[in-house]
Amino acid sequence: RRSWAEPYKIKVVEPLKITTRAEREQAIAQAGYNTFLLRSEDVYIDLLTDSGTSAMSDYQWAGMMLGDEAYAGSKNFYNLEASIQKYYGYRHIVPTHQGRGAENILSQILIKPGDYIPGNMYFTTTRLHQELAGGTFVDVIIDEAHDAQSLHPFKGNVDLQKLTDLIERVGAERIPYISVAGTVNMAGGQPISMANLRAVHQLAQTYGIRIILDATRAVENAHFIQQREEDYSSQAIATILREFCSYTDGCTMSGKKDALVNIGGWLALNDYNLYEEARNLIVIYEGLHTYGGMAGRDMEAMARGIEESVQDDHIRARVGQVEYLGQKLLDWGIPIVVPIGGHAIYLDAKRFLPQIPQDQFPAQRLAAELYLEAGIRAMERGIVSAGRNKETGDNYYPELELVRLTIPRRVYTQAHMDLTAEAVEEVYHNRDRLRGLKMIYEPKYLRFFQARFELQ
Ligand SMILES: CC1=C(O)/C(=C\N=C(/Cc2ccc(O)c(F)c2)C(=O)O)C(COP(=O)(O)O)=CN1
Repeated sequence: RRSWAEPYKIKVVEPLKITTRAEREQAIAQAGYNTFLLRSEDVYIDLLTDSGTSAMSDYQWAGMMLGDEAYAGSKNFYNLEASIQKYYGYRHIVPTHQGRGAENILSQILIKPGDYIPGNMYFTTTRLHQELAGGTFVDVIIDEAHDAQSLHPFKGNVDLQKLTDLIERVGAERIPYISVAGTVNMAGGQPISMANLRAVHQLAQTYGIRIILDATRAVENAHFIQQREEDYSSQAIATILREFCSYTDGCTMSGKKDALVNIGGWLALNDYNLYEEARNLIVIYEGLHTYGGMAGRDMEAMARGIEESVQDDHIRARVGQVEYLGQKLLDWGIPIVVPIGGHAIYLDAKRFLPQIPQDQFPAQRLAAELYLEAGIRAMERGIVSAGRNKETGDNYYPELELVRLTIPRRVYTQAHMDLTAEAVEEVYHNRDRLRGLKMIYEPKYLRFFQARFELQ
């Protein structure tokens, strides 16, 4: 059996600095044990996020030189609009600077105070924009998604009974849309199956309720449908993506992930009247409706990034690299979320550090330790990220207490993955001596971005 290698070669590199343990101890202390507050120059392998950190191709960089920086009617906008219509299938496109721009506009035009928004597990910024518009997010994901060790192949699936119960309880008129993510970030980059999304679509149609997709990693989701749903094993990724989106009425999109750009996003809507409302809010929050907070060059890079993202060999290499790292850790008995997700490996901090109670932030501590060990930056995805109940002010205590090792697209080599696995194994070998943290500064919103901690 012949080995398999990346479908690209490297033309430009950015030299990395190797730090000493002493330098890292000072850096993490100054960062309040929060990896978001580290300086990039003090990080060796940056696995904080795949958002905006992927490498662009020569085709995309060439597109940067074709930026039409006209204030209105930029040529690049029409190229971007055509690319989204072709590959995602939606009719009307509103450009935004990134995903949160789309979430802000969507929430304002669709949500009224007292509404309920059912979704397959929360996402931090998505839920906050729903709450700021007066809505309440209700988790309707299948139970298996909250179990790090469940091998369910589509943990992103919606539990149709939970969804029906909510609709019957509050009434369809209090549900402005069903918020479906594919893949599900907080569950471990887990996909929703085509069969389940089709069933959600049928259920929603009987009640006349819209579905809005979070399409941020929908190409990765299409890869899992191709690999795990037998009806799709011989279909191209681009074909699967089009069908997937066809079951929804619109989408929010962070182009900083699948679409291979450093900045960019959009809100897509099939309903013209909703599009008109969204287009009117863009001129308040994002700029004009033909640039949405992006330069012309950014829109061109994203139009070309979309085209590249749906190529079968690209997405197979991308997810293949994540699987390579995850399988190494599984072989060494390191507790991670299974099945291995599309964009990251999620360390199970509950099983990794059982001696640290959840309210002493085990995942936060583990992310800091991995940085101390090898200059590798990961992200806390546990109780700190879960935040507080907006009614009671109490902390949420999520089942999943995770550290996310997020793999940027086309950036790191297999050697970086090998070194990362060895560093995780070293931390695991010495895990018993680790103790908890206490939070000494807590921001009001999305606290995990800027909170500060110190050792217990
Ligand atoms: C599925 C989804 C996302 O993954 C997402 C962003 N993701 C980030 C950045 C980030 C966001 C929120 C955090 O709690 C976080 F710690 C990191 C990430 O690393 O995963 C957005 C929002 O898109 P924007 O980032 O373009 O505005 C919408 N939907």
